[in-house]
Amino acid sequence: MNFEEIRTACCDANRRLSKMGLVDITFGNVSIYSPDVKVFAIKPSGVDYDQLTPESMVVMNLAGELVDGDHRPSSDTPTHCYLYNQWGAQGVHSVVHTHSRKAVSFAQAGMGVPCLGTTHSDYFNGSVPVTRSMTPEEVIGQYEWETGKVIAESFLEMDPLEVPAVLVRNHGPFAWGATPEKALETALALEVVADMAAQTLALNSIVAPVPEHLQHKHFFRKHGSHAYYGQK
Ligand SMILES: O=C(CO)[C@@H](O)[C@H](O)COP(=O)(O)O
Repeated sequence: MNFEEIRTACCDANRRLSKMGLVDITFGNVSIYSPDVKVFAIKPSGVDYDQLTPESMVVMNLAGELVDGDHRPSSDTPTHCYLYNQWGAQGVHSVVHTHSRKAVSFAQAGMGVPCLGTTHSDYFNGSVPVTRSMTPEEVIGQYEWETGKVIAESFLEMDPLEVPAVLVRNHGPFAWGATPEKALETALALEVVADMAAQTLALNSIVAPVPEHLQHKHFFRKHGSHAYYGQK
């Protein structure tokens, strides 16, 4: 994608994010990475969704430097940048960050979202993890860059293509995918299954997670082994 195409797609995705009911005020941002030119476009910081235009999107490189744009990039830009450096070559070409309320509630409670049913395993091959707490040095330092680091740490033993989302403790969810459409759908699915999990646990606080074999079978029946990122 050239700059105009990636800006237009990024503007459309951020507008869709708002229409999906996943954001309040400007608490959310979508970015799109173009591996052929190794840049990503991201929402400008603090700009209302209905004010967004393709020209207002900000284009950055993988070093986190401004390539093109007149606005200040989202404050979460270093986190998106870190994830593209880590997983861009694996097919993660769009990242969505929100403060969607049920997912944030789990992040604030220091809990991952457990897999309690097949709606969850349709999107996530296992529970959605919550990151560790960040140290004072990490928070005071390059907080958003360090946020990317703690996210990546949560996936050292787990395939980010099979669980395409995370809860940053005390902050909120990040979701990702091969396309902005997939990343947006996953961000919505996370909020839905977080809501279901919260209500399930309120009904039965000792409910057991879905048996591993059923969970994996259900995920791969729907997605196959990483076909997920190639499918429309
Ligand atoms: O959590 C935060 C700020 O604490 C961010 O996620 C904001 O909610 C979105 O910031 P911008 O994208 O408007 O810079």
